[in-house]
Amino acid sequence: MGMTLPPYGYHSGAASMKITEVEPLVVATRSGTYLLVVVHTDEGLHGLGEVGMRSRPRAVLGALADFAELATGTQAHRIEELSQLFLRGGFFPAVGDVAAAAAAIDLALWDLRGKALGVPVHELLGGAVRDHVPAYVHLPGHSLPEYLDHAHGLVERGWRHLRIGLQPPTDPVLEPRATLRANVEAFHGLREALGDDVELLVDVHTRLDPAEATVFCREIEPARPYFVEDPLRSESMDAYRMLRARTGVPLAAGEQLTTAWEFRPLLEGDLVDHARIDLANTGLTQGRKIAAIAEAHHIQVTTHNPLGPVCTAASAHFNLTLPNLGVQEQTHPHGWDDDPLVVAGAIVDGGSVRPSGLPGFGVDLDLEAARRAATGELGPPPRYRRPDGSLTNW
Ligand SMILES: O=C(O)[C@@H](O)[C@H](O)[C@H](O)CO
Ligand SMILES: [Mg+2]
Repeated sequence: MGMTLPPYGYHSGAASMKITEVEPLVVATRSGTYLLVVVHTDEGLHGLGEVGMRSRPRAVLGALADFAELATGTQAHRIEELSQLFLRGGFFPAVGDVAAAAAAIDLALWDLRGKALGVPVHELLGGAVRDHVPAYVHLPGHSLPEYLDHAHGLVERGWRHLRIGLQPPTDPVLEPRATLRANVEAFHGLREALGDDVELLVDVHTRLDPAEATVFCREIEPARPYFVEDPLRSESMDAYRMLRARTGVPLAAGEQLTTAWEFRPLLEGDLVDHARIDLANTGLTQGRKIAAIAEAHHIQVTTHNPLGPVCTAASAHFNLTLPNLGVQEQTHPHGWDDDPLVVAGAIVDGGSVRPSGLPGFGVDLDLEAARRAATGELGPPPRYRRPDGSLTNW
């Protein structure tokens, strides 16, 4: 028809760019040790991803090597197709640690896509619906005085969402009655000391049995928790139906799940109020789908992120765009400003997180220094036992 298309500025190189290498990097930063993934391309651009499940690092590294074989030589922009290939290309479904390895590569591909096109990732997701992402911080410690030591300063600096973890007062022995009493008391103590202008959250960390979890939820309900996280183990999500019937506290779960198929019963059953999507376990391709199912159920997405600079930045982009955002977990209230390994990253400040404004996730590492700081080691998890010596959930 003789019509000339306007110059859209589409960088054709972005379409042909091929993946050349998937490099895992266990990096010790000032705030902790993280399992990162660098996806390299034939155009010299690299994308960054992160793995959230680190309990079995060698299983994850093995899965990364398997996926690297599938990814190497393919076009980096075919993100959806690669996601399908990773999760459904092996006959046996990819779940858990294996899916978390796929998630890290998926994140790196979104980062690469943004970098190749010169836009921040949230622009690829439909654009921001908010100016910044509200965040919660985790209070370290085991008792009310320790929590308050940290809480007052954080509230002064603008943090409005504070979380504690359910801790046994007799660490490493977890006696359920004593643990219940101490934590119910600490939760009420926090509410009394901090007043009604802050939101209080608690992570039970699957440490209780259903009957104990019920008592815990009912007894802290008058102190109006923002949510009670992981009150039950995740292997049988149906158990949440029972807990729901017995308590009115908002419930949160999902950090142990990876794909939309795993999240489906939790969301379709309206079993929680907050879906704890961890992008470093789901990837962004699955994460968006999970968030959309949650939206259809009026369930909020409260992203899990006790992780490093990559998951923090990825979460900030995702959360900027979600209509149904709760609040972003931000375990490190200072970000990585003072960390020489992190040359650019999300801005963490006074109860909120913002992406840096650079293309992709807007996060970058001094890769040479990160390789020199690579440890290959992730610390062992803490483990609790009941007084009779039997293992409890950590
Ligand atoms: O919600 C959280 O941040 C915690 O459940 C962590 O994922 C867990 O302690 C492993 O680091
Ligand atoms: Mg948790």
